[in-house]
Amino acid sequence: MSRDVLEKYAQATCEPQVVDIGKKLAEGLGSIQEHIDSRFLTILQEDDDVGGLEVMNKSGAFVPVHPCPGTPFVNLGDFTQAWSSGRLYNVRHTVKQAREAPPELVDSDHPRLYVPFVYEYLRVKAEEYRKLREASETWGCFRLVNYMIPPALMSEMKSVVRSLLDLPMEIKKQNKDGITGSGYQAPSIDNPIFESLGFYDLGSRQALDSFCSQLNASSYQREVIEKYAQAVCEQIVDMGQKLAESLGLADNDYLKGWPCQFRINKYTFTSKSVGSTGLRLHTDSGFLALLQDDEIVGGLEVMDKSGTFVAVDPCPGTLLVNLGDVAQAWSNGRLCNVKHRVQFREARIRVSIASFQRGPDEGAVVEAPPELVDSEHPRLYVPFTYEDYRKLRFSANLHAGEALALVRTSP
Ligand SMILES: O=C(O)CCC(=O)C(=O)O
Ligand SMILES: [Fe+2]
Repeated sequence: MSRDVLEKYAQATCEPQVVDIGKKLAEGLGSIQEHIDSRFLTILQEDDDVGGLEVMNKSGAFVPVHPCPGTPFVNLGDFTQAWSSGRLYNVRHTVKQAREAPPELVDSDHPRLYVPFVYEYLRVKAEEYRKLREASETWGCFRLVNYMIPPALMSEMKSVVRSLLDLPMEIKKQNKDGITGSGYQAPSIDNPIFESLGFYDLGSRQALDSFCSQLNASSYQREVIEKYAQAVCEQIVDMGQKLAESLGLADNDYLKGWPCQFRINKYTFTSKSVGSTGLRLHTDSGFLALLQDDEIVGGLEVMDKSGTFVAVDPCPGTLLVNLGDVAQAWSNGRLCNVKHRVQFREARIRVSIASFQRGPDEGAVVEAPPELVDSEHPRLYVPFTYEDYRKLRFSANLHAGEALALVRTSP
């Protein structure tokens, strides 16, 4: 309908727009202020469930427009009023947060019919985004308390991982992987208490099968690893969408399909090594890492912006998210990478499970989306492929985020 009218009379173009009130609140914009659209007309497909739209009638009172699924809503704007020489009328409207019915309207004959779910929903969502943004800008890491991986699966996976890391050395050595830094890393002269197993990529059925076969995993172990891999991949996609939304990106498919590397770490802390470093200070090179740390043995430390180390103590039932170098470059410097290390605190074995979302695959570049670049936020990093960046970090021996300076745009 809009196209017909526009083509016939106004020869104008359409400008589709999606308004996410939750996001607007997260950006501190509150509800949508009263206004009249400046354009010819707006066709609005309202939220099917969440109301809030109100239009002003001629006597100046706002009247709610309740959701009515399957019926687009048309608002006429300033242009229409001018073009029709005042015959058609522009409508003042607003989007308000739904509120509870005032107490005067609730009594025994008229019990409360609706709970203020809209307001609560928006408030919770806005608060979630605000916290996410604050943590990712200030620390580059945060703990997830509500997530998609069932607690029972997390503990089953921890036991499976412990038994794989306890396998005889000859079997662990069979874990070979195509990419550098993956596959079995045996204890070395430099770091005799650290070893890890792993593979790339976590979302590939074939890669998972070959990891399990290399380690002679039982069918039970295989099943647990498969379920865990699937849940982690879903969680990572969800996390990426939330991070993108917290940055105000309406199209949050940017990070979809970025593959994950999987690694399980074992630190055999002894009384002699207490106080020394188990995993050197580094940033993760990719976008983010989802870490199931040891529920009992601490040691992980993150560095704050002043250069002070802060211990990240175990917090069973939560997952840790660490943002890496790719997150910093992709977000044009809005998200920050976190420097971290593992220190020996006590003579015990520490086991962690890390899933690293790297960057785009197959030669695609890491590049800030256009929405994050403007005259106040000029592009900070030249586009690069994840693989080139990883090699650069390695060849320059820069492991704690310093290599980002080598991909900065010139001032
Ligand atoms: O073991 C941990 O808690 C941290 C592991 C880590 O930072 C890594 O593997 O990159
Ligand atoms: Fe790390």
